[in-house]
Amino acid sequence: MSVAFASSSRLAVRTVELRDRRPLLSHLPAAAPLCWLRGGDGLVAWGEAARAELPAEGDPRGGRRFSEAARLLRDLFADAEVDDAVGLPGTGPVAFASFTFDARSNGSVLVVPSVVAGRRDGHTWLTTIGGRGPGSHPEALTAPGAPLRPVGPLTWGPGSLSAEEWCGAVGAAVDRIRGGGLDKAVLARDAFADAERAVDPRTLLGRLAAAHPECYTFAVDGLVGATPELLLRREGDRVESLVLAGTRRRGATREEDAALAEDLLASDKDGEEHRYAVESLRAALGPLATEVAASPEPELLRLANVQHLASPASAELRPGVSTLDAVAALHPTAAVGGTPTAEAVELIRELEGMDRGRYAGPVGWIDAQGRGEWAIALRCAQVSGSRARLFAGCGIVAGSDPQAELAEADSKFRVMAEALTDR
Ligand SMILES: C=C(O[C@@H]1C=C(C(=O)O)C=C[C@H]1O)C(=O)O
Repeated sequence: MSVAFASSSRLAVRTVELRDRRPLLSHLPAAAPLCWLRGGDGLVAWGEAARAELPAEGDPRGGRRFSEAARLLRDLFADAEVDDAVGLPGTGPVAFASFTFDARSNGSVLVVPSVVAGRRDGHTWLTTIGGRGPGSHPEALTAPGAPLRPVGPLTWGPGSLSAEEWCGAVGAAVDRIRGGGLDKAVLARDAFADAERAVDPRTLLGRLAAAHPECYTFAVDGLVGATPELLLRREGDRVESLVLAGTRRRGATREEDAALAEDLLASDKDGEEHRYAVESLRAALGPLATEVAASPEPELLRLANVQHLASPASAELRPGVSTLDAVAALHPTAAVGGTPTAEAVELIRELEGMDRGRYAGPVGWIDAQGRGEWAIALRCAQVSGSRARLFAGCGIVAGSDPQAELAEADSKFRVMAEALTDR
């Protein structure tokens, strides 16, 4: 694989502090927005100073798409002329990327935007990234964006597998697990929504950020979502992660909600599913880090539509380990692949009946110091023109029941289904 940026001229990068207090999303233009937001902080960006598409890999275990991305960015950022008056994570040059779940899929993409607006700890900034000479300027930010468009009426269509076929796939996975071939596999399904005209991704981003402030609301190259699952946050050599696995829906009343939470915390099946995910994180980060710390028992994470078992983890990376090396080592975690990884990925290819694309792959941003945030692209949809393809998956273990997994997938679909619905 040999890939290059579509534009490889030397970058001139300038970051200035802004007094602007408007929500970051209000700056975004409608065309190809890039976004990473949590609770009002984060980055929104647009334009393309450089772009690379990383093709499918021959080796099913994969990893080259991450190392190629790291190489491209190292070269581009090393050569950039940077004037950064702010000096926070995410200032100076940054790239957004979204990688496919499966190494064998095409579509991994790396974008260095031409304008970035960011906010963190009460500081707001604007970065322009471009060739030398006059070009993009802070004025870019003050230009009024086109008004948000509602989505309009939707027609829902079936996914690659019908509900019945998908339940059959879950049953087949359970049989395979009981037969001893593997411990856990995550099976996903898709669904299609067609609007009458092109969907405005900013409309979805605004609704997602408002409804899910504790999640990472993201958009990269048409993949739009709000994911709770932090794969890796890096500052200096310290990395943090949040392992999620084990799910119940939210209850309609306080009592029902508490009963569902109690059931989740007491469930052997969910505890097992969760343990595999924590173990996969430890095993992946172990060789790259001096110490990996994870909470001994999972906590309860309550989101708008679902509640999860959650384990925060942290580690100190060894010298010389790049952020994308760590992302590559972690992906796919048992929360989206399974245990053991290779057998689970093989079973997913065999049973799921679709290409996941960038769903369940790493999505995030990185700056020139290697600081950045990467999440697993869940609770998301691939938006192209007037069509949205939604994804949702569930961890399958020996004790899984297909109907219960179908209901769980439905509650995960709801995040994007609600974002697509005008009220
Ligand atoms: C696969 C998804 O979610 C993952 C699977 C979970 C589970 O099986 O309990 C929980 C959180 C995520 O790690 C998804 O949202 O599509």
